[in-house]
Amino acid sequence: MLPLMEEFYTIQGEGYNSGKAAYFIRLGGCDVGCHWCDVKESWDADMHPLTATQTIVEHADQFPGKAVVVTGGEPLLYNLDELTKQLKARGIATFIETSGAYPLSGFWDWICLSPKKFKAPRKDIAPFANELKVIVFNKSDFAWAEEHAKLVSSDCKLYLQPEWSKAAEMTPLIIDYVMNNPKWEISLQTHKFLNIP
Ligand SMILES: C[S@@+](CC[C@H](N)C(=O)[O-])C[C@H]1O[C@@H](n2cnc3c(N)ncnc32)[C@H](O)[C@@H]1O
Ligand SMILES: Nc1nc2[nH]cc(C(=O)O)c2c(=O)[nH]1
Ligand code: SF4
Ligand SMILES: [Mg+2]
Repeated sequence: MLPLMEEFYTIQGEGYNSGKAAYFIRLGGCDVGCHWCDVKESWDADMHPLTATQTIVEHADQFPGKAVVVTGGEPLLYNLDELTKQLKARGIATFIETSGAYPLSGFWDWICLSPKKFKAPRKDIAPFANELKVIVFNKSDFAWAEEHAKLVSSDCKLYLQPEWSKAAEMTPLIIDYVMNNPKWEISLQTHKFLNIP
């Protein structure tokens, strides 16, 4: 059983898999406390109904895009071995969005690690990240991004994503940073421009 806040079929808006159809599974519960978090309604796990893993998997399997993004909240608050085992048994690719603040569980085709200053990631998760996506809220986040880039594998994709409310101010700095440090790429929350979930 997992606390399920919402599930929806949409287009992955962020990072490497941006543009791909995917079924989103948003689990409730997070204590990382990002003051700019765009889903604060997810934080209290008790607000979200415990839902059987098999039910979630059956819902995901109704859609033609055979990829699932498990997000939250912080999905790694929960052991995700059973959920991902069942998804993979049905031929569904498994992607996760995580802050890395809790132990890694589950079987993943793509791990997006988005480290937060408010509760730093566990050091043991970085080598498994396929994508490092750092949210840029202010100038100090570039140094935070470089610190984490040292911890990930050499083939990990590196993204800088403007914090939504500060995008007008930070995007020009990100553009400049990427042009000068081309190992980084820009990730935008494209779903917010497309007006989709
Ligand atoms: C809501 S979080 C849930 C997953 C996990 N707790 C995490 O933070 O990675 C999903 C993604 O949205 C990003 N995000 C959250 N609020 C944002 C905002 N205001 N602007 C830009 N990205 C944001 C997070 O960094 C994360 O990559
Ligand atoms: N379309 C879409 N793409 C996303 N990528 C990461 C999201 C998230 O909230 O984890 C998200 C989301 O909420 N919607
Ligand atoms: S870790 Fe993720 S869900 Fe938790 S507060 Fe930060 S952005 Fe929101
Ligand atoms: Mg989102």
